[in-house]
Amino acid sequence: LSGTVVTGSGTGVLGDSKTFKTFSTADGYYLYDATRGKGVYTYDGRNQTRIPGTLWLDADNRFGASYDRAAVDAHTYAAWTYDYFRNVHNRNSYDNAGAELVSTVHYGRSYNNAGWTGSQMIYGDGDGYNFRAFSGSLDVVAHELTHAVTDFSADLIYQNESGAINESMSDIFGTLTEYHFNNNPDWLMGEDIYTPGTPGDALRSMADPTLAGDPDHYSKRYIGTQDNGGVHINSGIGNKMAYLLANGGTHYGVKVNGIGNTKVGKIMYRTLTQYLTPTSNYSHFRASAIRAATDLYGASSAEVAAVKQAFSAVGVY
Ligand SMILES: CCC(=O)Oc1c(C)cccc1C(=O)O
Ligand SMILES: [Ca+2]
Ligand SMILES: [Zn+2]
Repeated sequence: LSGTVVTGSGTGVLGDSKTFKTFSTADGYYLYDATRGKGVYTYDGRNQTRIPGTLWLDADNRFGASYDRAAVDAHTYAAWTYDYFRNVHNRNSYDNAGAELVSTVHYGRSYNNAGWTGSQMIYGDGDGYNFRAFSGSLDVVAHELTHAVTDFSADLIYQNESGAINESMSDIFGTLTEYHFNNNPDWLMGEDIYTPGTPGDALRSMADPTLAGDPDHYSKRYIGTQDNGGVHINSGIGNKMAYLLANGGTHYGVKVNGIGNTKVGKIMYRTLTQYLTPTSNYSHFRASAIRAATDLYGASSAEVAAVKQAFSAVGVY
């Protein structure tokens, strides 16, 4: 593509205005951000399931149509998530070598899912009742991109306990990214796109996983074959741990002294990229997080003590 970097503007899924980098060419304006790594590219799936689809092209660099909204948010939030990993963790895209960030929106027909395919992000439009367009939630976009970071680091196998940790890491960095940009932050996942008609609910709660029927203690873990061995269920154990580690609290009689989001981010990033392996289970997650916190803050630090407390509070030793 030959052209120049310009700034486009448009409306997101929630009706909010935002600006983002686009590429001005003789054909018009592409949703291609040439300022981040090897580029952020947003495609139109045209409600088919062929990916990536068509690189998004707009005539006047104003993305105000309702059909544009999912693309505006996928493009903007992928850029924000790139910035979070770059500026906070010094990681240049998911491969730490500036890999292209590719998203396809309008994937499928009323598709109630989002995902990382192994090489790109895909976002359904939702059916309008259970879900709105999935890219409309920053925590969802950052969740999907964190799957890519995980695949290029610990590469946690996506089943059973390693899969639950994989899922929890995506929820953790989805939430930390939402707080980093102060984007109506909370410890809920997908609240912005879940059941548009019901305010206040979410896909999952990290503060209280039991609200979605997920375990908040290792003794209550799901042992079965559904959901790849409960990867979106047993993620509640790691999510509750992270919530307590950041905010503090007493859980099943165990007191945790909170250390704040920034330190949780540093410990979890080092745990994910230096110590976890494809077959790590929750016990190894505990040992890895203690090692990461020890590297960062010292063996006798309050941070290391808090990590031990947080894992003990969810019954992981
Ligand atoms: C919070 C984002 C999320 O959970 O996305 C998924 C959905 C909505 C369905 C199936 C899988 C995923 C995933 O990315 O794990
Ligand atoms: Ca959230
Ligand atoms: Zn996931």
